[in-house]
Amino acid sequence: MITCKQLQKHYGKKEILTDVSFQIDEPKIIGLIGRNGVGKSTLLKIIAGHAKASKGYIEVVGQKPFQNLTVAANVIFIEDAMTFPAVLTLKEILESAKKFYAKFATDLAFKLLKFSNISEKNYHTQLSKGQKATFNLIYGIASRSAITLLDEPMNGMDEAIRNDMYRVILKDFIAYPRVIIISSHYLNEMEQLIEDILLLHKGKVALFAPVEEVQELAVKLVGQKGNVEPALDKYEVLATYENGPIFEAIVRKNDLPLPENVRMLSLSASDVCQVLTATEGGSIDDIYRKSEYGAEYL
Ligand SMILES: Nc1ncnc2c1ncn2[C@@H]1O[C@H](COP(=O)(O)OP(=O)(O)OP(=O)(O)O)[C@@H](O)[C@H]1O
Repeated sequence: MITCKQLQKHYGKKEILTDVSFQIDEPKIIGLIGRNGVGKSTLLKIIAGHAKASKGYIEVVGQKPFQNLTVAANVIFIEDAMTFPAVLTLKEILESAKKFYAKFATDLAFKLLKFSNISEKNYHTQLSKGQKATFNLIYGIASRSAITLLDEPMNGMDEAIRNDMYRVILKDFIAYPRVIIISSHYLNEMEQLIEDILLLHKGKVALFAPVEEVQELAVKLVGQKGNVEPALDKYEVLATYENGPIFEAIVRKNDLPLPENVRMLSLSASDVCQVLTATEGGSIDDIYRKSEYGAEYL
């Protein structure tokens, strides 16, 4: 359904995606994760055919996606900047959606809109940020497109509606399996929803694996500095933190016996992704440790 091989994208001299390769060939919900500015939206736009890759190979539903009609008929791309004709009410937008998306679930869309307390008499431009995001997501899910790309769909929604919308995505996916890629900074909230994590880092795919595998990649060792530090040469250390006498190290998991007086804590997939994509300058702790303010904060 989607194949990318050594995909590259640059804007002028600025290289964004340098070597992106992955393949998706069965229906699943995938979380597209990565730090701000890493190129998540750019990648989604290329898959949707809205932007052209600079180099490399990409195939979506068997076609090169850029401005391709077959791809357009099979893919929906939901983003903040999405617009609808200003003269149409939400009711009219939903009633006309079947013209563009043959499988559009119009009844379901009206029910979800009502449930979300958004009047169908509104115009899209009149909606608040969270209402706009909710409407766009309802539209995207109701389209039942074979490939549904959701770019930070929960931005602006309050926690309650986010939880409802995660359920909508899951229930609709179970009833109508398709490829759903969700870019998001709320990985903690999505861990129950998504099957795989596609982690972008420094222009490449750092990881493409099931959530459970990502969770298992690293652990946190906690204890007195004198107990934890000597044990670290047996591990690949990903990050360390010091809070007074307590020393914490995030390390790649291995099967060696746990050092004495050191506790091992499991991590969420979100923690693992954060540490794998940490900036080279170290952690915030390092800034305070090294700066003139260090003494006050240690
Ligand atoms: N049309 C454009 N022209 C020039 N640079 C662009 C353009 N679109 C995006 N960029 C740059 O490409 C980089 C990746 O942007 P993109 O929006 O894809 O990142 P992202 O991972 O979705 O970020 P975020 O998580 O902050 O939304 C950024 O540095 C951005 O400034």
